[in-house]
Amino acid sequence: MTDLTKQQDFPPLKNDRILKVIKGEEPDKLPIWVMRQAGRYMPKFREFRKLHSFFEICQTPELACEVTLMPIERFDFDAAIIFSDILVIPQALGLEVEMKESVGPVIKNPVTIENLNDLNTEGAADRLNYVGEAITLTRKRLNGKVPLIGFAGAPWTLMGYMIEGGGSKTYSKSKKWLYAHETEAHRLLKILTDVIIDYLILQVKSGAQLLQIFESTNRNAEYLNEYLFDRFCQPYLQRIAIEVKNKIAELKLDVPMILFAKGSHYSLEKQKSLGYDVIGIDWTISPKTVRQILGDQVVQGNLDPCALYASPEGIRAHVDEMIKGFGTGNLVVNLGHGIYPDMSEEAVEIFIDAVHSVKL
Ligand SMILES: Cc1c2[nH]c(c1CCC(=O)O)Cc1[nH]c(c(CCC(=O)O)c1C)Cc1[nH]c(c(CCC(=O)O)c1C)Cc1[nH]c(c(C)c1CCC(=O)O)C2
Repeated sequence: MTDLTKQQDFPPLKNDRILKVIKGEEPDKLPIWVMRQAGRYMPKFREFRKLHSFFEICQTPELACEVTLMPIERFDFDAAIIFSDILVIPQALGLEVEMKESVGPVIKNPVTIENLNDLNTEGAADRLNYVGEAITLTRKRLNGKVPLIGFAGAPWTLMGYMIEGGGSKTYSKSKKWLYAHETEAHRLLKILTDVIIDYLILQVKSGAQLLQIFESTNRNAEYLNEYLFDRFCQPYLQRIAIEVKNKIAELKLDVPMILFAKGSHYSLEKQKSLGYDVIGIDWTISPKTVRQILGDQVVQGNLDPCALYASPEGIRAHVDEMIKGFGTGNLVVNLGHGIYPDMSEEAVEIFIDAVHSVKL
């Protein structure tokens, strides 16, 4: 498909605040974007969803582009994130995923020990070309306004959904593999890692200017622990960082990588050693503690998504408190997880203004 000439054809970037922070340079203002920024808290998105199903939007570059641009046109965000879902990889491997209203994703044919060999691994990343097309189109339409983030789910997170058949309260089915079927667990994690690497490179070649890896099945620390993280997350996350970065270097591009491993405070120090440029932080750890562990590592986060329910003065106070803890250097501001669907657009405006008003 695409080659690196695509990256050179795009309009020059006007807002490079995030990329500056990652390079260790000082931006004019603190950069901010929000996970799930193109989503149901926007009335315009809700109207759009009445006309199109979730995966129809993901699979139609023109529609995915339109939704990606919605929050960029409405708010003063410093990055766009391509509209898609982490579950497009399981789809490309042959699983049937449906997005059910007020339930979330449901997989009709979850992976079992018995059907593991049936996964359609051959050419899986090629079946995600439509995401590459959406990225190229969006990068053109953005016209250099802000950088475009591409993303993928991490191997363990995808494995969790693929075995559970959707979200889960305990993740006990997928964790069973980690204790009772270790060989098969590693086989599935390797299959996923191979596809994720190819898929991220496809996104880079198509025009993604940053990449984020979502390791968020362990959204509560209780799902995994250090023992399981070391065996079933760390090696695969590390391989992704190394191989994708090597390829990016070969392409003579500079595309930083963000790791967001939600609920994994116990592994923050290890995360720092995996080769990612930015470590995403959820809201359950204080910025001051993060700095004690990670020093001047570039971090992203970590306002509690619920802090946006506070009054305008409250939101500003929480932002100030967070930034006091992190310091103004080496910081990309975000929420500590995705924004909630019932959030008001006014709260988002105040959040952004509070961050952009910080004196550097
Ligand atoms: C676990 C996970 C998924 N998807 C994703 C994750 C990792 C981050 C996290 O932990 O939240 C990542 C994701 N999902 C979506 C994006 C788009 C980009 C963005 O704006 O951040 C991204 C980056 C769109 C989406 N993905 C989903 C929506 C809402 C569904 C809709 O519009 O009907 C959006 C905008 C649905 C989705 N998709 C997924 C779930 C569990 C749900 C249901 C929960 C919910 O409804 O909010 C799987």
